[in-house]
Amino acid sequence: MSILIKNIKQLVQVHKHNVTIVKGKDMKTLPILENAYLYIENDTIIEFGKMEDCDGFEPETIIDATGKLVLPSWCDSHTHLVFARNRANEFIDRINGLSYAEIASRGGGILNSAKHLQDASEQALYESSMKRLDELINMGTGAVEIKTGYGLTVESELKMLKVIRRLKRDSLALIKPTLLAAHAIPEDYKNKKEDYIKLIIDQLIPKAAKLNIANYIDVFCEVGYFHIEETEAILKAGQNYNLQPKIHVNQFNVIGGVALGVKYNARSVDHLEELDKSDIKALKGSDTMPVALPGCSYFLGIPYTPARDLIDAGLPLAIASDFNPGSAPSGNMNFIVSAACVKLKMTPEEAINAATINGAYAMGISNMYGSITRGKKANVFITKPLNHYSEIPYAFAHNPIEQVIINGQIWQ
Ligand SMILES: N=CN[C@@H](CCC(=O)O)C(=O)O
Ligand SMILES: [Zn+2]
Repeated sequence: MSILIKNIKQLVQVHKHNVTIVKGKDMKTLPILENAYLYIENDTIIEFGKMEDCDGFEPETIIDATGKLVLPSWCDSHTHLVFARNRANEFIDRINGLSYAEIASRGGGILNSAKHLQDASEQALYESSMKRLDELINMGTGAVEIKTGYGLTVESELKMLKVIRRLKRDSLALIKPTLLAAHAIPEDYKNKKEDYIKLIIDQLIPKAAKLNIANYIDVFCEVGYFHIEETEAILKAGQNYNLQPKIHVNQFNVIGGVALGVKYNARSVDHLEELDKSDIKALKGSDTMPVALPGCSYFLGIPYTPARDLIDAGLPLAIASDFNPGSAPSGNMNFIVSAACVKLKMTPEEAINAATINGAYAMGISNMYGSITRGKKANVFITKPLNHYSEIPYAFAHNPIEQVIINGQIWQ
C-alpha cells in the first residue's frame, strides 16, 4: 500500500531529524512545510517535501489535500478507557453541589466503576472499549496509553490487562498498557490497606509480569488513596519486574509524589493541578515528562496545571485526555489542545508539541510516533479546509478532522 498526499496547505510538525522530546522555549517552535506532499509506503513515512519537488512517485492512492493541513496523529498518553459503565449520575450529583471526594466517600467514584467492571465479562469490556478506541481514532488519536484500575482484585485487574492486550492486537492504534491496581482501596480492604498493597506487590505485579502484559506501573499518589511510602513500595516492586512508573500525582494535594516519581525514573508524572517550586526543582534535569490533563480540570472544576511555570522553567510538557468515566468522560484530543491554549495559556505551537512529540515521549514511543519524520509510523490526519493550524484550538469543540491515516491505512 502506498499513499501520496499532495497539495498540502501546511504539513505540520515536520522534522528532518528524529526529535523525541521538546522542552521549554523550544516548545514555541512548530516546524511546518507549506504547499507540501507526504509519501507513505505500508506503515511508514517515506518522504515529504515541497510540491515543486514532488516527482517520481507511483503511489497506489493519491489524496489531494488542497486547502487542508496534515498533522501527525495525537498521542494520548493517559487514559482509562476500559470501563463497564458511565457515571453520569455522579455528574448530576456534582452539579447539585457534591465534590469528587464526597461522591467517592459515599461509595461512588472509582469503587463504583470497580463494582460494575468486576461483574462485566472480558468480551463485553473488549467490545465497549474497542468502540471508544475507534471513536478516538476518528478524532485523530493514533497512539493511546490505557490503564487498569477499575478491577481492584487480582482477577479483575488481569481481566482489564487482557482486554487491553486484545485491543492492542486488534486495533490499528498503538496501545501502551499500564497497571494501576493502586487506584483506590477496595471496599474489602477498607481497614487493611496494607493487605491490598501486599496483594499488588506479591501477586498482581508478578502475575502481570509473567504474562508480559503491561509496560508501566501507576499509583494514585494522593491523600485518601496511596501516600508516599505506599507509593514507593509499589514503584519498587514494579521496578523489580521492569515496569516503569507513570504516576498520578498532585491532583488535589502536594505530598511529594513528583520527587518520588523522579527518584524512580518515572516516564511521566501526571495531573499536577497543584504544583509547588520543589516539584519544578525535582523535575529539572530529569527524564520524567510532566503531563497536564485539562479535561479533568474542566470537568471537575479544579485548578488547571500551571503549564507556564513548567515550560518557562525550561521543562517539557505533554497533554493528555485522562479519558475516564469519573473525572474526564471525553477522549477528544482536539478539545484538549484547545483547552491547553485557552486555560493553560499555552500557544498553539506548545499545545501541538505537547499533544504529539511529548505525548509520544510520555508513552516511550517518540522514536517512532509524534512527528512527520522519515522512517516514523504513518499515523497522520488530514483536516477539513483550514488556513492555519492555530484554527484547530481556536474553533474549540468543532471537529477539524476530515480523514485519518493510521498505521499507513486509510481509516473509514
Ligand atoms: N484521579 C484518579 N484517577 C482518574 C479518575 C478516575 C475516576 O474517577 O474514575 C483520573 O486520573 O482523573
Ligand atoms: Zn488518570
